[in-house]
Order: sequence, then structure tokens, then C-alpha cells
Amino acid sequence: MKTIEWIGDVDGHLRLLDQTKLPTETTFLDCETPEDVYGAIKRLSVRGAPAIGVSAAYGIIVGLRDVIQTDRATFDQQFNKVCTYLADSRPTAVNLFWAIDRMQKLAQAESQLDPAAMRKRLLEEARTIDDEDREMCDAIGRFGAELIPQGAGVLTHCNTGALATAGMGTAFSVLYSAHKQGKNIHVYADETRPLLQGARLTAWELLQHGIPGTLICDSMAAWVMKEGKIQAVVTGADRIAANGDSANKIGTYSAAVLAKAHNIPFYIAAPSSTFDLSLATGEEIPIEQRDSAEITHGYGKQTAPLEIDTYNPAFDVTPAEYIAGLITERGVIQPVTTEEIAKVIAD
Ligand SMILES: CSC[C@H]1O[C@H](OP(=O)(O)O)[C@H](O)[C@@H]1O
Repeated sequence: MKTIEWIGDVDGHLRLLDQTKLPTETTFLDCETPEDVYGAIKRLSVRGAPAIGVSAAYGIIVGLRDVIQTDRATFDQQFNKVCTYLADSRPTAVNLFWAIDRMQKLAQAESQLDPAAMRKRLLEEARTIDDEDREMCDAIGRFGAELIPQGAGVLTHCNTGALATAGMGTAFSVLYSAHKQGKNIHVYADETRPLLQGARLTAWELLQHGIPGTLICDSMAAWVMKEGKIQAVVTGADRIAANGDSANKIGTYSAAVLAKAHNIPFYIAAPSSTFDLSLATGEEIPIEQRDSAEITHGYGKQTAPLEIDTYNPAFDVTPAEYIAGLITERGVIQPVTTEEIAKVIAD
């Protein structure tokens, strides 16, 4: 079952597994317009930094149908309008902007192509971004699994698997690879309030792949560490600054602080497309603020008075000094410093 799939030829459309319906329903969204794709990203029908980037790349293609018979200037105007529109869907995951920028650079480089040929070339590039992400997931899994001790309990936060990427995932790929290598790991998955990506999605993926796992409330992370159940923590990331400060789902910083307090290594797994070297530190990473209903109406049931003030940052930033290593498709970056990151990530 694919999280993200292009259906048909260049006149086709993008099909997305609707993650807001999991784990109780498996339904798909057929995205025929940029608005369909924007809405899917905004409400987290498709989510996860790499998956958002791949979806946006394909989403650009569905926005070009009406300008194929026009001149290239008109095509470029519509192309850039769709790119700007999709870039406004969510602010934190840099993969969204990385993918759109890569498509725009291609259009600039191939400015001599007519609209029909340009659209075909853009679809080829979206497919390449899709395929490359799958390969990056596999490499992250290989490098990360080497860090996981035999028989380890591994805590993870949010969801970083095939639902968040075009492949097996980032942090989840590390877990999957360690499991497949016979390391007998046991995963402790934070439920990840308020949108419960851990409970709804990671628990589902662990069962899908037969990886031993236990679902815990976010507030239990300290106690399972205190009880000696955790030997490593691995999470994903949505944007990593040049010095290694990393934005990830809200609650990740808590896990990193708790890991440090218990002398447990805390790793972040992310492809090179998640690094934003234009930002010196995590202070500059834009943090998405989401609707209060996600807190007061936890998946359909009102669980708080509507009059109460709420605060709902979707992400937090873990300073580099809390991170034992950054697991990328190019290898593990240790120690996490600007210099070490530049050696591995700078193109
Ligand atoms: C493999 S990156 C997944 C990353 O994205 C998640 O955020 P969201 O569910 O809001 O898209 C979370 O931060 C994960 O670590």
C-alpha cells in the first residue's frame, strides 16, 4: 500500500493515503488540483517532512494541466503561482521548500522547453525525488542500525515510517533495519499528543512489520527510562539548522532532555533534504502553530472547555548538545557540530 502514488501519465493525478483516517480506516484521496494537495498537507492527510516534499513535487504537476497549450511565459507564470501556493501549506518541514526549489531550478535550467515538454520533465523530476527519498530511507536504516545495541529498548516519538516518507522512513527505518538484522529490539512509541501520530500511525506500522513494540503516553517516557527499559532514543526531524539544532514534533525536546538526564544516547535520523544550512541555529526555524481544536477535541471528543486558552506549537527545537548523532543517508554525523555537518551535508 503506497502512502504517495502518481496515477497515470503526465495528465494523471496524485493519490494519497489519508492518514487522518488511520488506523481504523484505509482510504485514499485522489488529488486533481493544487488545492486538493494543499488541503491534504495542511490537515495532515499526508504528513512527515520527506512525504510533504514528495507530495508537493507531484502536486505542482496537477496544477499545470490548463497551461499546456499556452506559451512558455504563461506556463511559467502558472508554474510559479502553484509553487508559491503549495509552499504556504506548512512552514516548518524544510523538505517542502527543498522539493519546490528543486522543481523551480529545473524549470529555470530548461527554459527553452515548450510547456508540454517542460511538464513531462517536471514529472520525471518528481519521480526522481520520490525514488531518491526511498533510497535515502534505506541508507539511513543501514547506518542507524549500527548504533542500536543487541536487545535494546528504543524510544521513538511521533511517526517517521513509510507514512512519513517515500520509503521505509527515517527513525523508523533504523528500527526496521535493526529488527531485520535480528537485534531483538523493543520499541517504545510515544503516543504523541495532540494528533497522536505515535498511537495512530507508529503503533500501526510496528504491527505491520512485526516489530515488538509498546505504546506509551508521552508522560511515561521518563519512567520507562528510569526503569532501565530504554537504551537509545531515535526520532525524526523536520528541519535541522547548520549547527545541528533540530526541529521535530512537539515533545521531542522533552525526550532529549530526559535521555540526557538518564545517560541514554539520543539520535535524530533525517535525510540531507531535511538540513537547512541557511539557518545558523535552531532559533531561526519557523515553528508551526496549529488550531486549538486539536487540543480541546482530541480526535472527535471534546476533552476541555472551549473557553480555556490553549497553546499548540506543532514542533519544538532540540539543541545540538543533546544529540549524540545525526543519522543521514551519507553516514552518521558525530559530534553534532557545524563543522562536522558541513563536511557531510554541504553540496
Ligand atoms: C520522517 S519526518 C517525520 C516528522 O514529521 C512529523 O511531523 P508531522 O506529523 O506534523 O508532519 C514529525 O515531526 C516527524 O518526526
